[in-house]
Amino acid sequence: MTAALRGLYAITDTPLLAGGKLLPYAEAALVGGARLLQYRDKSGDAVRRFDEAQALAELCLRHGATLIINDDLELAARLGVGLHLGQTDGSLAAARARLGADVVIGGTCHAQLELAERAAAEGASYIAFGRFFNSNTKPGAPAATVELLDEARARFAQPIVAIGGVTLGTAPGLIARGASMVAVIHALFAADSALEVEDRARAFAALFD
Ligand SMILES: Cc1ncc(COP(=O)(O)OP(=O)(O)O)c(N)n1
Ligand SMILES: Cc1nc(C(=O)O)sc1CCOP(=O)(O)O
Ligand SMILES: [Mg+2]
Repeated sequence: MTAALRGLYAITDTPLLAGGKLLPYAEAALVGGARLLQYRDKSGDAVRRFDEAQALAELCLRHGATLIINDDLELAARLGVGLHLGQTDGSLAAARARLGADVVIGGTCHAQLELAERAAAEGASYIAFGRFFNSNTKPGAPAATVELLDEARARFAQPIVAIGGVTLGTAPGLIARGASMVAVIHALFAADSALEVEDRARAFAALFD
């Protein structure tokens, strides 16, 4: 079944979710209504990465959501799940050839429509633009303006992901301008409890009703 690419896109962050929070907080985001969950881990610990990604895949299956692996085609291929690639993370076309037609593959396009043209031509399932606001997680990411979304929506059939400093306050403006998904780390997962994550996820998800 093709995944519905609309709604809250939760992205994990290993330092933020250290100390045993990864699985309970990820599950809370799914219970709250996240449709996509990205495993974003910048460590080189292959064993831990496999174990964590496998556990997240089981959670996503249980909650009817789609798991996306950041950066790592081999791990996505081993688990048979989705993949997100940035501009220096390898070829989207090669990933599509390896993972097959039905797997969700996303590409970072920063604030450049030309990058989105290429991502779409290479078979991206969604195109991601950002960062739209100040980001706690990635303050140095290239900046994008919300006006970009108007043009992107007019030009591309692919669902648009908006990322970077997305909060419950900033998300409505992005959705109104055509973002099909909002990708969120800090405003979702920098929370004192799993229950708080669930409440926040529910509030983000309700923005798409
Ligand atoms: C949905 C989504 N959009 C953009 C990114 C950023 O990818 P990238 O530019 O490769 O940066 P890292 O996340 O790898 O640091 C993303 N991960 N997800
Ligand atoms: C991983 C990432 N990529 C970005 C981009 O602009 O491509 S911004 C970003 C961080 C998103 O985290 P937060 O919701 O905490 O700002
Ligand atoms: Mg990357």
